[in-house]
Amino acid sequence: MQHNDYILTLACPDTTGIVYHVSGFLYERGCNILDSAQFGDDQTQRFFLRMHVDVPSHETLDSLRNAFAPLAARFHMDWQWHDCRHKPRLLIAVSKAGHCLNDLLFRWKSGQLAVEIPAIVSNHPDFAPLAANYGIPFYHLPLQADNKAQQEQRLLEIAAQEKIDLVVLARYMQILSDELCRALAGKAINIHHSFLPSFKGAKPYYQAHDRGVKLIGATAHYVTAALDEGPIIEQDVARVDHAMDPETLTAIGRDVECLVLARAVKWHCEQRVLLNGQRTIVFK
Ligand SMILES: Nc1nc2c(c(=O)[nH]1)N[C@@H](CN(C=O)c1ccc(C(=O)N[C@@H](CCC(=O)O)C(=O)O)cc1)CN2
Repeated sequence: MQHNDYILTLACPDTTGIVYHVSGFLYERGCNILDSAQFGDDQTQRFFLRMHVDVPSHETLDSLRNAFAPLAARFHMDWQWHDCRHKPRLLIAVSKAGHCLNDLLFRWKSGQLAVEIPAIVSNHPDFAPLAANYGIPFYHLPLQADNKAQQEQRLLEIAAQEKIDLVVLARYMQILSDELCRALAGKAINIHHSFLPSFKGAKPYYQAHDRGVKLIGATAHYVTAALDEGPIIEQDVARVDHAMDPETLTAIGRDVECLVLARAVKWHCEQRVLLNGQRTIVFK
């Protein structure tokens, strides 16, 4: 019998029998659990589960959802079934620093990132040639003093027309409005070029240099209206020293930013990241 891969993710008040009943549901439908990870949060008394499941090919996303809904309601679950044949569709936004964009495009083109990238947007024209090299439509959406709402509306129109699943702010140096953040809630990841919560804002490497830190880093987080405050998905660091000027810190930081953003985007697209209030659970 033919099978297809799906990912089930869920969160619910913690109690006994959740895994027993979910596994029973899968067994009754001829499904096989390929991988499973779970976490119970003592503080919030919430339970989190991710299952990679082999499902008979006569099942569809709708049939699984319709069948699972009664069990989910019984346990008050927030839940999602994801068809692994669907490649998440990314819109990448960039400003003047292109290292994270370039890194994601190479990982996509070389098959390391199982996604589609139907659009790149920027408030500057700089990376139109790079987008053209990869055959990806590039949208130059310049920002003036009085057009932020229209510019953001155009970004949302592109996201809707391209059926975007995830917006990646790959060093996009404009603060998104509350409205745009609400429209993209849980569907926008930003790479911040510091080890948050240190050095929020636009120039963290200069802040780090002034402070004389010995470690710098990068943080990938979901975008919220509160600048650089969103739930953190991934972080990493690099050692620096007294002899390094801000430009050297910036250069060392670029590599850390690329790695941290690529990991966060990959884990999000593999349904490995679950929100737990202002924090995340990452089933690696
Ligand atoms: N609502 C949010 N928007 C954005 C976030 C976020 O967390 N919430 N992250 C930023 C990225 N970022 C740091 O990672 C950042 C970007 C821009 C600025 C900033 O002060 N920008 C100035 C303009 C700077 C310029 O034009 O170069 C501004 O917008 O007035 C700080 C931090 C992406 N957006």
